[in-house]
Amino acid sequence: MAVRGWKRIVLKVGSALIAPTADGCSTRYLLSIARFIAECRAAGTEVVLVSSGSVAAGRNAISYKQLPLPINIKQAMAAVGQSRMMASWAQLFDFDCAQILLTHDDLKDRRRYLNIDNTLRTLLANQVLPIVNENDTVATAELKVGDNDNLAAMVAIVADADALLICSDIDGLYTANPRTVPEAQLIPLVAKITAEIYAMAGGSHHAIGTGGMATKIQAADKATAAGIDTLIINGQKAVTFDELLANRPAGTLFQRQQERLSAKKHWLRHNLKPRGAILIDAGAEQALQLRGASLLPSGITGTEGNFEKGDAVLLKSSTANTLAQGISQYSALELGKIAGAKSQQIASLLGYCPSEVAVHRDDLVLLGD
Ligand SMILES: Nc1ncnc2c1ncn2[C@@H]1O[C@H](COP(=O)(O)OP(=O)(O)O)[C@@H](O)[C@H]1O
Ligand SMILES: N[C@@H](CCC(=O)OP(=O)(O)O)C(=O)O
Repeated sequence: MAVRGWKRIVLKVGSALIAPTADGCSTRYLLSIARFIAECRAAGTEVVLVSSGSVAAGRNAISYKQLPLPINIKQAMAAVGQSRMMASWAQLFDFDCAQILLTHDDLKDRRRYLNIDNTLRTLLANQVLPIVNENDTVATAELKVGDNDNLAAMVAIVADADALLICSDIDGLYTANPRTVPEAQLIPLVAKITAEIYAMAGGSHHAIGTGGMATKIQAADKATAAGIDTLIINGQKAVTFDELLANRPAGTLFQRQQERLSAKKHWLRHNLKPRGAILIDAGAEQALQLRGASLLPSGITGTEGNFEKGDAVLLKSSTANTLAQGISQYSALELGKIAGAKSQQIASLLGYCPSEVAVHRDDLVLLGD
């Protein structure tokens, strides 16, 4: 049985856990996190790991001691530390890990967004653990998401996760920063993120960490609005993971604001402007409506408009009824070449095959829904 009924989670691990002394990696806190990841996977819960720590892990290789670190120094440290951080994780698992480095632009650009989505799906289907970080060595300030809390929330939305777990070095959200306000109280449940909640957040006390509580609340805000429960938990304590596995409360839970599926359907239906249409035959119409299937090239009879890969399109029946709206894996030009063909023929017809389906069922909403 999946852990807490979660089919897929995104687990974010902060620098303080990877490199507690901000001076190279340590597995001190990673062991219990790795065990939790392995137990989730064994129980049927897919995991995407968002791991910070490249700057802190590579810090001792670059001789620069002043703080704050300038961006070029951080980039050099990250270049050293990223592979150290990956190696730290990989040694703890007996399954494969995959490195995914993203910038803000990758998540904004519709084609790259689709590629990230497809790659995650393929890795998870092959039991590989995706380990995501910001591509610090190439991202300038303007290109950055800036912190891995917000990055993890965006990844949770792309990956269609049921929950976002943010592991830090503190038990959860307190009424104020407990390092400066000793009487601050832990808040176990946040039903709605208000200005009052934001006002509780203070900064980080680490030399290398980014954002403190403020970015974690922003991340929870993004994820819960998309229907994803968000937890801030203490990744330094093994007991946190025992509680999670035993279905007991841990840390601070930020409750999702709506059902995740309806959030995605709402986004597909209302936030995307269709740039064209794909015309489908009666067999494909049935497969979509009765089996919730993806649209294959074999069911396509034609296209309307000049859309690109990653654009929103309408799916129309042979009688010109609009049945659905979704995101196309191919441009109108490409679909013209593979319409009516079997998925196995895509590579020979186009010379490449980024996807066996034209519109994936996860990226599709029936207009009758
Ligand atoms: N209201 C608050 N509740 C809990 N922690 C807070 C709060 N305000 C500020 N903090 C600080 O945020 C820190 C966690 O953020 P950060 O150092 O960025 O960690 P990470 O590397 O895990 O992202 C805590 O250790 C604490 O010092
Ligand atoms: N991408 C950076 C981490 C940025 C970040 O948000 O750090 P943290 O606040 O420790 O999660 C790195 O790998 O060093």
